[in-house]
Amino acid sequence: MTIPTLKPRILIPEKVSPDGLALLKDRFHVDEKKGLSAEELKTIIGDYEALIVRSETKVTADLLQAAKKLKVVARAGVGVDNVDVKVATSLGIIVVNSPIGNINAAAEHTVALLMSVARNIGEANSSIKAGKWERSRLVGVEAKGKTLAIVGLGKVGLTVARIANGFGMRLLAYDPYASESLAAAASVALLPTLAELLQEADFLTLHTPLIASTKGMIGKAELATMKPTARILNVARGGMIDEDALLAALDDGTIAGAGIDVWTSEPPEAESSATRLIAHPKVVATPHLGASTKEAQENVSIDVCEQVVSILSGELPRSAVNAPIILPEEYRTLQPFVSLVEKMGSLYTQHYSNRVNAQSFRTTFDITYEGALTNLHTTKPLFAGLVKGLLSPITSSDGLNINLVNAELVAKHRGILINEHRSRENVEDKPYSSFITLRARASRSTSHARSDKNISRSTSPSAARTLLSPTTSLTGVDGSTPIGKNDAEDQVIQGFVSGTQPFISRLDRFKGEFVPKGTLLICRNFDSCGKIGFVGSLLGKAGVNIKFMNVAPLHDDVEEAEATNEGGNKADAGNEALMILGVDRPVGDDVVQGLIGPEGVVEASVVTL
Ligand SMILES: NC(=O)C1=CN([C@@H]2O[C@H](COP(=O)(O)OP(=O)(O)OC[C@H]3O[C@@H](n4cnc5c(N)ncnc54)[C@H](O)[C@@H]3O)[C@@H](O)[C@H]2O)C=CC1
Ligand SMILES: O=C(O)C(=O)COP(=O)(O)O
Repeated sequence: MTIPTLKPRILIPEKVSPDGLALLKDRFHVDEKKGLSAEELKTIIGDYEALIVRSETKVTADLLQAAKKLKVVARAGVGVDNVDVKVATSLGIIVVNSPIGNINAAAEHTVALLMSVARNIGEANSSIKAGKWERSRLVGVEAKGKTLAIVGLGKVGLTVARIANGFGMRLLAYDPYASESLAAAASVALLPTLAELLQEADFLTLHTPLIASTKGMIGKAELATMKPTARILNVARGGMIDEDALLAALDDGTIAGAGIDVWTSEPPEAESSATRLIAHPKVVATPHLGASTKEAQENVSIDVCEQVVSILSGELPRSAVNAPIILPEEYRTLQPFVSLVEKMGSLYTQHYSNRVNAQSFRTTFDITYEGALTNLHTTKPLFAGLVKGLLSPITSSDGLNINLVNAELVAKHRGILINEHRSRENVEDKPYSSFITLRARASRSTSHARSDKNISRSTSPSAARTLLSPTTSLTGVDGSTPIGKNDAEDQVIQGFVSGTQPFISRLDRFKGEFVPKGTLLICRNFDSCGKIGFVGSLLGKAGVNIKFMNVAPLHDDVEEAEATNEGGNKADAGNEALMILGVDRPVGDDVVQGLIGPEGVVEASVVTL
């Protein structure tokens, strides 16, 4: 009997170089299973945390939805057109690739095809092997002095350009997003339109990804504008050239030749235009070999396996296709704050919805980072932590995996609006370097225009993640929207980190200082004798032990605001306090209900953080 492994499992359904796999085998259970059908793959994918593929495996929405534990799809290569990145993103699955490892291989293969097509190497090879000696039929052309027209001047395109420059070719390119200076440094002239490029080409080479704008970009109409002596190369993706149209152009003699590595369907379907192209005497064909060198395969394998190790160890990968780029040092600094905002979000949802007479879950939040946090390059991990915290108490445990990859999308789908603010007000008068304030707005205008003293304008560089997208916002000196008559309705949670320990420093209108951990009973009560004893004895009767207790009086800002409010009833408000009790087990609804009453507390909630 085999003993089941508890190590995370990695599935590799294609040939991936062993150099990278060696990095995985000690820590993970690695299954190399080649030749699986789509159905077989779908049946087993639920067991795996990571999937490593090349271009053959179709990572479809259907497969991803069946992959209950999958954290990462690693593409050992560049093109991710075989991966449904959109669905992976919505499921919180990170997609990584190896953007550099096989560039040189692809470029050299392009040049190999260029020379083969120029000198009829394919035909000559078949001819001589067939015992023929056909020198005059197989006269070629030289690359030197010819125009190489490059569509897509990215990594492969530029590498091809640099090699072709050594051949003495004239270099032109069409790429609306290319860098002028990089092009100039590689002696490439950028043309404004594809049409102009096509007319100039002696050799046309494609190096774009397969996306909507490049699918079928070279069809009958485009081929008709090219020189009849032109030759076409495709080491990018099948589907960018219309195979029927190319076949017809070669047959009609309106195009002189082609070197093709990639096909609309791989392997090409029998009796298709692709198979006719492969058999065509003017075509040099290869079976998607652009990246197939020993060196490239080592590179991409090590690159993606290292990233799989990072992701399965809870760290960020270096080349995520669908995750924001965050510097590792920054991520380490942010980690305790991510934990803090996650706790704040979870506390928010549980506290405000668990209370008797709870108001409905509010969906417009202001989160303000201040002090040292204002210097961050990104607040995306904090945003993701907040969304996760807000939703995890109301999402089933096997439900949505909310992380950096999908937090914005999830928030959008749930209709949650989060305005992020950075308050430049310094916190020197406070004992901690960075506060975070979460404020759920009572329904009122989103404009905070007012003329209170102590108001400063905060920078809101990441406000784009809100659907309201304010460019600036007004904040109080503590980084929160200032408290006033209408704001008494806002629900506020504030916290800070000391060392690596998150603390909550304000909840509702009360200032306290407690560690957001374990099960907490939160009671609002009139600050009079006997309340603590009453709560303690009721909990004791229910067999609940109190591990710690914190009494939180009214927050200074609230006292001040309520004192200055016309008609504010300071006597009532000032008389209230919050009691936070750390307890050793969940407290039942009946016990909570029993706490509420004239002898007991005004309001109570139980949260587990
Ligand atoms: N045959 C093989 O084995 C290999 C194929 N490839 C393929 O080569 C292609 C290029 O790879 P890289 O150079 O690494 O990508 P890249 O992302 O560095 O470059 C792509 C370039 O295409 C440009 N582009 C995008 N849309 C365009 C449009 N509509 N018109 C003109 N230019 C457009 C972009 O601005 C970019 O400069 C990819 O499709 C990749 O999958 C890459 C490696 C091996
Ligand atoms: O990296 C790419 O985009 C490639 O096309 C290479 O594909 P492969 O890994 O050889 O199946």
